[in-house]
Amino acid sequence: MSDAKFLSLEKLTLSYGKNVAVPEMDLDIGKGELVALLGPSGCGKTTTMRAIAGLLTPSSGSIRLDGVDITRTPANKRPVGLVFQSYALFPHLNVYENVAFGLRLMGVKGNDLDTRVKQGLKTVGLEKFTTRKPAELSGGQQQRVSLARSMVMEPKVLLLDEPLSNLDARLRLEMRTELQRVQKESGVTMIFVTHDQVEALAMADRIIVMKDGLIEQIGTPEQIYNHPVSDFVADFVGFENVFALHNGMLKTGEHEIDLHGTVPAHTRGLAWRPGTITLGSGPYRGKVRGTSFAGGTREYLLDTPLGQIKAECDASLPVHPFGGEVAFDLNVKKAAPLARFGGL
Ligand SMILES: Nc1ncnc2c1ncn2[C@@H]1O[C@H](COP(=O)(O)OP(=O)(O)OP(=O)(O)O)[C@@H](O)[C@H]1O
Repeated sequence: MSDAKFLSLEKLTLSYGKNVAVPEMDLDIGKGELVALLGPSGCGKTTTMRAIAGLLTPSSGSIRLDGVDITRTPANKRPVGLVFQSYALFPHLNVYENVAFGLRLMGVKGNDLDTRVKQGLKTVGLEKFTTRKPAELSGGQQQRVSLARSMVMEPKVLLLDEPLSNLDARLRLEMRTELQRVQKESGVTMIFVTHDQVEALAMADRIIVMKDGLIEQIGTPEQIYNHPVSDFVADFVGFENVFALHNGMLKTGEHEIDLHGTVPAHTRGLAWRPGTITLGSGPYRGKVRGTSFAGGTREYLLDTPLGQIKAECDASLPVHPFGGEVAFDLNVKKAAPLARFGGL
């Protein structure tokens, strides 16, 4: 077993009755990686996590962890931790007892128990809160208790289901950094589920983008952000202007225009972020149908022969007035070439 295949899913098929939610998934996760499972609602993220945790029996395929086949190992015998979205803390137990709970079940006691619980609480920065009940903690602190409770069990893999979704915006930012710190310091392999691309890009070493039960793309945040392989991923990571390319024509629905410039062979589509569209010069014409000031930049919505286009330029540049015509360019060199489009 190499470290790159620390957790390995092979041809894993996951079904609910006759409905296949995840068909034949192949996936390798390295030791010590922080991985995000990213995708829209219903794409199979939770189903995949449940299978790794042992809460769902695969219809076929296998799961190996640290060289051991755990496909049929019961959930409570797997060295896999699970942190729920809802934290699932015991309300009547204080912080210390919540963290000690699983260890006590395993028969850990005395000094050993005390040392491990205190170490767990220290890891998440909650040493001073041992006697508080969950209701006396903020959402972020409850999340930390939940994390400590899983970490003290020393799992080989820790799964986190939408770990930040119940937190307000400020706490979410704080917990992003905190989760990363705990993961890097402990070296525990972690997989977290999210439908928030910003969260995945900010935290993960590697992102797995899922769509309809299939892996659409795997890559580092930089690869996913800069080099999406398909229109689906490009849309998901905020390209906003995503067009099919067919016989040298850019297309959206009924609309099409000539593309100026050459693209790599087998390009099925092109995607531009709003900031990479040139406004004020270029071979194309559009009509300004919306403009909004966004601090350092100004955003434009244009009606064009290619449908609606979103552009963004420096706010210090002269404003293109609402209703007026404006020239624009779609610079091929600034576009992301898409190898797949519309599922093809
Ligand atoms: N208990 C179930 N019984 C039947 N079908 C289910 C069940 N749970 C999930 N599904 C179906 O399996 C597919 C994948 O669902 P899953 O919950 O894994 O998606 P998800 O990506 O985690 O979505 P979300 O972000 O909304 O949690 C969906 O089509 C869903 O309807």
